[in-house]
This record gives sequence, structure tokens and C-alpha cells, in this order.
Amino acid sequence: MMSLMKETPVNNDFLLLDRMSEHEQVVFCNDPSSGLKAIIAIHNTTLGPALGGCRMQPYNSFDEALIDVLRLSKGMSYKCAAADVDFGGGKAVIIGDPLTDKTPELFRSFGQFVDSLGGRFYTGTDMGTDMEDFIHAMRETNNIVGVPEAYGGGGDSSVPTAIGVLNGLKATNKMLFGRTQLHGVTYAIQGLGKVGYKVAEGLLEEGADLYVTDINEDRLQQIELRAESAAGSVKVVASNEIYSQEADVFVPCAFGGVINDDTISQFKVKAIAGSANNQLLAGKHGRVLAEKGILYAPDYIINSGGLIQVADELYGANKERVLLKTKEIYNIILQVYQEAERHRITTVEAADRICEKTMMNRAKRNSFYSASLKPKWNIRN
Ligand SMILES: NC(=O)C1=CN([C@@H]2O[C@H](COP(=O)(O)OP(=O)(O)OC[C@H]3O[C@@H](n4cnc5c(N)ncnc54)[C@H](O)[C@@H]3O)[C@@H](O)[C@H]2O)C=CC1
Ligand SMILES: O=C(O)CCC(=O)C(=O)O
Repeated sequence: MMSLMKETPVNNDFLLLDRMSEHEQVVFCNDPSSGLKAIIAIHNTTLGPALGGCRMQPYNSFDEALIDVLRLSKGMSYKCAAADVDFGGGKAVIIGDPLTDKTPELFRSFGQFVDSLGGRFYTGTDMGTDMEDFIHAMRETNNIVGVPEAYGGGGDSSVPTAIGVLNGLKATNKMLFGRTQLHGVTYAIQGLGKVGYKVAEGLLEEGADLYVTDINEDRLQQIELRAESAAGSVKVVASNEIYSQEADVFVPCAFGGVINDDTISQFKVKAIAGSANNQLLAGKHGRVLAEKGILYAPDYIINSGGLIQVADELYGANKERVLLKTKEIYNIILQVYQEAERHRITTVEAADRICEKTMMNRAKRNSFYSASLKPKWNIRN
């Protein structure tokens, strides 16, 4: 299997098709009546049916949306392998503004397209979408996860995602300072959305000092208010100043591509560990970070708490089980750091190796015919 962050120049349609050739299936969804324009990408189903959230964003171009969904779905294949769940990599993007373009019809239409894949793809929330959106989608398909408990789901998947990030931060502190405690370390958090806000709250409760930024003023006011009754402190900084803060750890919880030539030249941190998917703009940036002595927690491992919960939902949601598995992120991140150190490779290379081995072993193991009529993981069909 190829490296996760392969750099592919995208400047004409044929190169784009080359890039798509790593994927099993890419579906373009167009429904003029609801206004839905979406892309579903299934990267790899070696481990099981594809599973991954649905992002809604006002992409500037079709190519931008396609590149995003291709990268995100590939990341999910690795995330599923790292989290040891029997699902493969997939993701969806809806092209539109989450603040103005959401309607029940749009999400019902999206649900119909998901259903048309016949169980090859399960989806739920991601950046720009909320659990409530998928209540509409699940009227059209059984293949929706991350819905409220009242609808038979496991609830808000950003809760375990945030718990996973906090555990990844503990592992990072262990590696950097030889201690797991979250206090006594300063963090620069980018994005106070569903995940970032909960991470910030968790850190504040532990007494940590934070620099935070978001483009949403309400979220900033909320966290400032929250800090008043917590042991830690908050300092709000402008969006473009978050990269150059004198913090110990940068915690990206907004968008992808945030680790690039421009930001790396500004970083003063010792480590980067946050929830955003596809943090490295290109594969080379993992090495550039390592050369600069910045420890990097591979995104698809530290942010796998949400995946663990939505995968668990398909076995019948159990919070205790989800919490146990999510806390394992501490050990997996530490293992990646240690293997990278031992083999003198980057943490991205160490993580990719572990996941590719899992996928290859599974591909070999499942080569015989089984007469089982119903897959064990599918309680809804
Ligand atoms: N929700 C989940 O369980 C999971 C989320 N992730 C990833 O974590 C990241 C955050 O996800 P969510 O919290 O669910 O999304 P969200 O949409 O709830 O939050 C994103 C936040 O980032 C802010 N933001 C956008 N542009 C910004 C900028 N230029 N500067 C500062 N802040 C900015 C937004 O205002 C918003 O508050 C995404 O990359 C997502 O793919 C990964 C795994 C699971
Ligand atoms: O968190 C979710 O709702 C699903 C998993 C996912 O899409 C992700 O981890 O990026």
C-alpha cells in the first residue's frame, strides 16, 4: 500500500483520475430539486464496509471538494486500521455553506444517495454538519451513524474524539517532559468547534494555560466565560497569530493542510497534536517537522475517538466500551513516538507502517469463503 500523504500534483483532469485510481469508488451526487451537490469517496474496504463522516463546506471549486474527499477517505482507511475496527475508509463532502444552505430535503437527498450504495458506506457528522442533520438523512437509509441517543445512536461523536485528543496530549507530554499531566504545559488551540471546544474545556479543567482562536466570536466568548470558573487560563489571539504563539503544543482542531511551509516557519512549539483531519499539506511536511524537532501526533490516530464510537454504534452503542477503546489512543500514540525514535523515521512513517501491516494481514486472512449471511457488525439491516 502506498504512503498516506503521497504528493500528487493536480493540474489537469488526467492527473486527477490518476489520484482517484487509489480509490475503489467515487460517487458524484447531484439533485437539482434539493440543491444537493455532494461527492462520496470509498477508498478501501479490505477491513470492512467504508465508514467516515460527511463534511459540509463552501468549497471554492469542484477540484477542491474532490481533493478533500479523496484525501479524507484515504485517511479513514488508515484510521480504521489504527483503531482496530472492522471498517474501511470512506468519506463524503457536501458542497455548500453550513450556515445558510442546510435544509431537511438536502439531507434526505444525501441519505438516498448513501442508501444507493447498498451498505458499502456508512456516514455521520464531520466539520460543518451536526447530528440533527442526519436525523433527516436516516429517514432514507439505515447507513447513518453518530445520531442522537434518542434515535438509537451513540450520540455526539465529538465527545470521544475530544477524549482521544486529551489522551494523545498526555502521551505527547510523556514523550516531551516524561510526565502525563496536562497542566504546566501551554497549548495553542485552533478552532473551538465541536471537538476543539471540548478539548479546551478538558485542558482548562486540568489547570492548563491556553491560547485560542476561532473565526466564530460566540465560541471565543463562551470559552472565556468557561475559563472564569476553571483552574486554567485562556488568551484569545487572532486567527493568523495562532501559529507563532510561545506555546508548548499546537492543537489544530479546525481544518486540514494547516501544517505547511508557511506555518512551519512560524511554529515555536515542541509538538503538534490535535483533531483536524489531514493536517499535513503534503507528505514532505512530516519530515520537515521532524527536522525542526517538532514532535507530531499523526492526525488519524489522535482523532480516532469519533470513529471508535460510530463503529461501536453498529454493534449496539456501549459508552463504557467506547471509553476503554478511546483511552487506548494514549498507548497507540506513545507506541508510534517510540517506534519513530527507534527506527529513526518520522512519526507519520511509523504510523503508516503499523496500519499498512494491519491491512495487509487482514487481506491475507480473509481470502477464504464464508457462508455467513449477515455480517456481525450490521445490526440495522
Ligand atoms: N467531529 C468529530 O468527531 C471529528 C472531527 N475531526 C476533525 O476535527 C476538525 C474539527 O471538527 P469539528 O469540531 O467537528 O468541526 P466544527 O465545524 O464543529 O468546528 C470547526 C471550528 O473551526 C473554526 N474555524 C474555521 N476556520 C477557522 C480559522 N481560519 N481559524 C480558526 N478557527 C476556524 C470554526 O468556526 C469552528 O468553530 C475537522 O478537521 C474534522 O474533520 C476528526 C475526527 C472526528
Ligand atoms: O467522527 C465521526 O463522526 C466519524 C468518523 C470520521 O469521519 C472521522 O474520524 O473523521
